[in-house]
Amino acid sequence: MHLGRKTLSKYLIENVSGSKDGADLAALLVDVAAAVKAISALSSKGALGGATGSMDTTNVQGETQKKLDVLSNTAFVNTFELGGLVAGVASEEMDDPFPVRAPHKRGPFLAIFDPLDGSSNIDGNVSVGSIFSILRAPDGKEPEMQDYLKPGTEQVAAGYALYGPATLLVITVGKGTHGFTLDREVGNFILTHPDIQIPADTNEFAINTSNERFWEPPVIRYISECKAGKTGVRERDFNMRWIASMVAEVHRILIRGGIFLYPKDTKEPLKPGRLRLLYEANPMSMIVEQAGGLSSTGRERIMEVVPTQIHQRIAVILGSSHEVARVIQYHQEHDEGKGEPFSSPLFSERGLFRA
Ligand SMILES: O=P(O)(O)OC[C@H]1O[C@](O)(COP(=O)(O)O)[C@@H](O)[C@@H]1O
Ligand SMILES: [Mg+2]
Ligand SMILES: [Mg+2]
Repeated sequence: MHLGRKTLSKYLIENVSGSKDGADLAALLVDVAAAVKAISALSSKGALGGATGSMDTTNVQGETQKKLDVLSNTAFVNTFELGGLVAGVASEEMDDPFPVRAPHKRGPFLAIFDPLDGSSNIDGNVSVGSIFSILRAPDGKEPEMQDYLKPGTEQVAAGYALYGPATLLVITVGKGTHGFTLDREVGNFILTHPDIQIPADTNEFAINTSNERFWEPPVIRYISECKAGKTGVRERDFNMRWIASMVAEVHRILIRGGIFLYPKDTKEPLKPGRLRLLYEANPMSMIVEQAGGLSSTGRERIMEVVPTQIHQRIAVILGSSHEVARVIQYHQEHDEGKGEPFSSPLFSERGLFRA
């Protein structure tokens, strides 16, 4: 063990515990870390832990639940119930929020979380994560639905855990974004990535291009320009990544820059995007903005969107500020009828269907 390393607890004592409800918030983040350690231990055992594979159940969004989705959800709920620091919880894996009645008092916060993100990757032994958002609970009464439906600007803390080759916990309490690595033998989270800054420029984009035919013109324009590389208006080559675990995607962007897009599409017209506002988009937006990046739907800042439903979906474009700003500009130009007209290769001069 290296003495002098800054643990999560020390960081929280120095940076959180002095503010309003700060000691409670610090204790709650220690509870989050405890749940993360439990999920990390479980997921790292793989098939030996009996936690791989699917359940017979679906969640409220119609997705088949993985065993680890359910076990991770239980780890968070049990930890929050025992800790007594939250008055209620909401999760991707639970139809509705429910109040937490601690034995002695009602906690001052609400916790909203995606217990296991990227769970389609578990059986392939690819990185997965957990995402959490902390709001203030209403004073002196049991929380109601409207207490959870707050814009991201009201989050008092947010973060994610990444279960990769190493387990990391990345948090923000509104004072920058900081990353802690789990020292497995000792059981402590150690500050290894203080004050993360996302580079403003990048040559790397992340998007699921199998959805290309469902995208809006501004996104088609942006991605086609990236793909054109040196031969197009960008005059430089881009690289692409897609892990299908938002946590792993965002973490890579925090470390070396990049832009992540899960934009609005017409694949399922009733769903304005794939990702969920309250427990994926909002906490990741706070993390990214606190690290100097931008996070937008393309038309508005995600953290200013007022939620109407607990499992609401939203378009997400986040990461390196210059690239996100460019995509926002393309949306503006398109909406004002000024965008570059997109021409499909199928209909171009030498295309298959030339008029
Ligand atoms: O298969 P797709 O559409 O590329 O989906 C990938 C996206 O879905 C998600 O896995 C959704 O998360 P869950 O596993 O929590 O449902 C994101 O992490 C990721 O960005
Ligand atoms: Mg998710
Ligand atoms: Mg999930």
